[in-house]
Amino acid sequence: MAIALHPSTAAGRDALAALLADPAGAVVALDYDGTLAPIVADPEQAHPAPGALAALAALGPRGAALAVATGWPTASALRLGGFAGVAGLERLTVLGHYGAERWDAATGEFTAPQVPPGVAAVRAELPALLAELAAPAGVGIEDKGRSLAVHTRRAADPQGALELLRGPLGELAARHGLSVEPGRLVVELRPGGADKGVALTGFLRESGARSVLYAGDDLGDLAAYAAVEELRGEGLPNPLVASGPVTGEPPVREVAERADLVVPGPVGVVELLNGLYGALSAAS
Ligand SMILES: O=P(O)(O)OC[C@H]1O[C@H](O[C@H]2O[C@H](CO)[C@@H](O)[C@H](O)[C@H]2O)[C@H](O)[C@@H](O)[C@@H]1O
Repeated sequence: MAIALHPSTAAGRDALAALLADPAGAVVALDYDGTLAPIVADPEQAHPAPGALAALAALGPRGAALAVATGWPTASALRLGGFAGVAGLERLTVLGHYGAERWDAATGEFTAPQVPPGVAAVRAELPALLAELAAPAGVGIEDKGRSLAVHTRRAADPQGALELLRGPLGELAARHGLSVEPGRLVVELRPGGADKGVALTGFLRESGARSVLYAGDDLGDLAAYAAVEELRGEGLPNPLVASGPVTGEPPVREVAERADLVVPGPVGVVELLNGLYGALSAAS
């Protein structure tokens, strides 16, 4: 068994063994940025790590249903990830916009709720607010359609810029009935109500999952962690994987501490997926 397949917790080891013993009932669910795709300065260049798509596609025919749970709009995740039409990904579901949106490869069906008016109001006010705050050069707005994200990764002092903007962005979101989604050098103002945990739980129940492996790297993944931890209490085995940062940033402590297995970034995730494939192939 590959090194990547050794959870550090007893619960994680048991859960992984249960998953490998029953691949037809397994779900492999992954975050996108920082997990399937390396963190890069330009979000538009966030493509899957080398081998990631092939590793995921190899698991499909082994029985596992697959899900990508991401903060990206579903259309962006499909474009950047290249998931559509890939052999082996016929049972992939993308839970986009933190689960507010959904796309199923099996049917091509896409669902998304209406965008609340607060998003347009934030879109209109955000540039003036950043100007008023003298947001440093490099701070950028990502318009995600049903949310607005403010990125600081390309500022000279990314963390300092984040601290400067966090409070006022929170106030702007609150004024227009939106929630704040913190992330890796990003603050996102988005409609509340959806999170990766709610979306994943619905997907798991509906697909009759008997185990789930979830891998994530950021605060937005904690809802998914919490959801699968709760399902663990109901008897659904689920090894939790943290994709540790390889960009020099500190790890997101809550994610790393709650994981059964920490792997070194997307490259480690690819190794993990290949390890799963190897173990499932050996067992069949
Ligand atoms: O839920 P995820 O799949 O992890 O997506 C969350 C957000 O990720 C993106 O931002 C992050 O990745 C960028 C590209 O590597 C990076 O430049 C940025 O600093 C990170 O915060 C994305 O831009 C957001 O829309 C996603 O919601």
